[in-house]
Amino acid sequence: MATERDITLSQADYLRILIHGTTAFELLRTGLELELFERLETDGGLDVPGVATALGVPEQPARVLLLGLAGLRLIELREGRYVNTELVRAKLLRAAPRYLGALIDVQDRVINAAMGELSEAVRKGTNVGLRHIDGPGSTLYERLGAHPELQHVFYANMGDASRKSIGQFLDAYDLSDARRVLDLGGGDGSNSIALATRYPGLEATVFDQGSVVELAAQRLSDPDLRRRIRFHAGDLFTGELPGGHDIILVFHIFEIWSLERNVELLRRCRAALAEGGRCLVYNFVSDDAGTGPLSAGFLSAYFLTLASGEGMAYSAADMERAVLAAGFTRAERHDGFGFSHALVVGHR
Ligand SMILES: C[S@@+](CC[C@H](N)C(=O)[O-])C[C@H]1O[C@@H](n2cnc3c(N)ncnc32)[C@H](O)[C@@H]1O
Repeated sequence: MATERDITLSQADYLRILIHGTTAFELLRTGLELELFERLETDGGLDVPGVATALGVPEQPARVLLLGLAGLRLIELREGRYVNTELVRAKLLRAAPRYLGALIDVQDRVINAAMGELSEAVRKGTNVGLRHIDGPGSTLYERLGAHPELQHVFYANMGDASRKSIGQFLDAYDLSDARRVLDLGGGDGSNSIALATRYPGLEATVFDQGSVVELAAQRLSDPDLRRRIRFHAGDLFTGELPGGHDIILVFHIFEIWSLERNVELLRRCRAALAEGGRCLVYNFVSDDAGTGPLSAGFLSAYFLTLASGEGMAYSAADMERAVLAAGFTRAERHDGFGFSHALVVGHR
């Protein structure tokens, strides 16, 4: 059902946004890069000459930019001055509660060039888009190790998404009896930090590639968290998974790999857990029918074309089947999360 916050488009305009998607994205990104939205907010709205002066650009291109952004319904004209819409105030101002700058940055700097290779990736069934980022390895994660600046851009967005998803996880799933958590492919440590902060008795080990655990370790300044969060550099498939943990987190990892490789990884998790241990698989999902949501469709194309060439946003039903195929005695499915997430818990 449409709400006041929904934007209604004609089919023709919907198609225009699809076809001119690159232009739409660049209008938005340019608005951010030139700090147009920030200036409109602090100045309480501006006319064309005012925007040109504030941004230090000629009047004609300022007019072009304003026209494009108004067409996209990001700004609107009120009493002769352009002002931000509610959508911009909620998501595109730096001080906004859910500022999307990190997502727009990673799309721009890491993802978009590679996505031009989607058709070839579909034909070949592999991540041909990775040729846009040079370096060793066959996944984006390995290649980013050779590009510290891009790696930083990637984890700024990943951490942002994970801080949102871990919040709703902690509200829904009780881990008060957990003692030692292994955070597989733990990235910048956002999930372990949130868990250790919520549960003062909990210890966590962030397991990831060497360059990533270094980055994660640098984020820890609190002495108590530094004592309770450890780091382990290793490979998910060839390295030994450290034992002695009662919980293993597989957070935003299942999307990366084929279902076969996921079963292999989950078998390794099962072997590393003691009797009674739990493996928590939590990530972006598609619906069981394979019809959406939109975010799952976009993410899946990214995993195919760039990230790994073999994963996608699977359904929660796929996750359940993989957990059981890996030998866990019971798979407990939790739906109803926001942000297109689901959780499947494998009980050892
Ligand atoms: C999508 S990120 C998820 C990060 C974190 N779990 C989160 O939810 O924010 C995937 C992580 O898996 C790590 N990774 C990918 N392949 C790996 C491998 N073969 N061995 C170790 N870590 C790997 C990457 O370095 C990256 O940090």
